[in-house]
Amino acid sequence: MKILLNGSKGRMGQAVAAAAADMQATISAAIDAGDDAATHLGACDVIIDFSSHHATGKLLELAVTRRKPIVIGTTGHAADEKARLLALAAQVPCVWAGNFSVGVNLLFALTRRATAVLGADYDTEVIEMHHRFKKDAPSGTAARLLEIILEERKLTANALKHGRSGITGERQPSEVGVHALRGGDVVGDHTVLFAALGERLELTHKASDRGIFARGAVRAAKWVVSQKPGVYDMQDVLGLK
Ligand SMILES: NC(=O)C1=CN([C@@H]2O[C@H](COP(=O)(O)OP(=O)(O)OC[C@H]3O[C@@H](n4cnc5c(N)ncnc54)[C@H](OP(=O)(O)O)[C@@H]3O)[C@@H](O)[C@H]2O)C=CC1
Ligand SMILES: O=C(O)C1=N[C@H](C(=O)O)C[C@H](O)C1
Repeated sequence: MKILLNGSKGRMGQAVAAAAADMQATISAAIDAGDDAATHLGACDVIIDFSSHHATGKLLELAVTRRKPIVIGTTGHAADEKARLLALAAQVPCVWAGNFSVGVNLLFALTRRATAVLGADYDTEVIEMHHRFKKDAPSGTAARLLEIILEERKLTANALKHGRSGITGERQPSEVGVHALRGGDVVGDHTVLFAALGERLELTHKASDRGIFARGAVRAAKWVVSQKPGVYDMQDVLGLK
């Protein structure tokens, strides 16, 4: 399998190149900002993107025009931007995932179950921590965890409380707190906290090596090349649905 890798010089780009070498896949083109993806598309079977949210639209337009499957790991898209991009992505086989690790995809399922069982009696907060170089907040993984919690609780994005400051008043049961910590070289920690009077449940995932995301992305690329057009996530790839 031949991969066009966008964002190749970045932390994830380098991890994907290493994973591909271990997984019998070839990087046919390694590109970054300023390179023209169009000139390299003919030689690839699939595109993998870990770059910047600015890059996703152009890359997806090329994928659709040239009918190339694509794996998108880039995060940080605004909600309206993502809605527009998803319509484009649906025209080709596309795996779009804010996190490619097996453990986090299990965390998604556990969060759905815990939210359904515990409900509004348990104050729910999402806490994430990443390295000092990360450009977007909250993380794509936290955004997906929040989507799951809002879906299960039948709440809208108005329920989200990003950090707290000042005289906030007592916490309301409908609030879902979001806290993004940044520092050092933390690869990616996510906790979903459910707190009631008398007990507290915390679901935590800690990534310590970007290889888990990179191997997941290459696995997704191998899977997506034989799929029909449509937007899939890592749960589809892992057969968790
Ligand atoms: N889904 C998942 O499992 C994971 C997702 N991510 C996400 O992947 C993305 C990249 O993360 P990371 O590798 O740490 O970031 P880096 O900043 O280390 O790397 C990003 C790379 O993309 C390049 N780039 C920037 N803009 C463009 C553009 N317009 N076109 C092509 N290339 C561009 C950068 O080049 P330059 O430095 O010259 O700007 C750099 O080489 C982030 O959105 C992050 O959240 C990260 C880990 C796991
Ligand atoms: O930027 C990162 O590093 C990471 N980004 C992804 C995210 O935003 O959720 C996944 C992982 O946590 C690492």
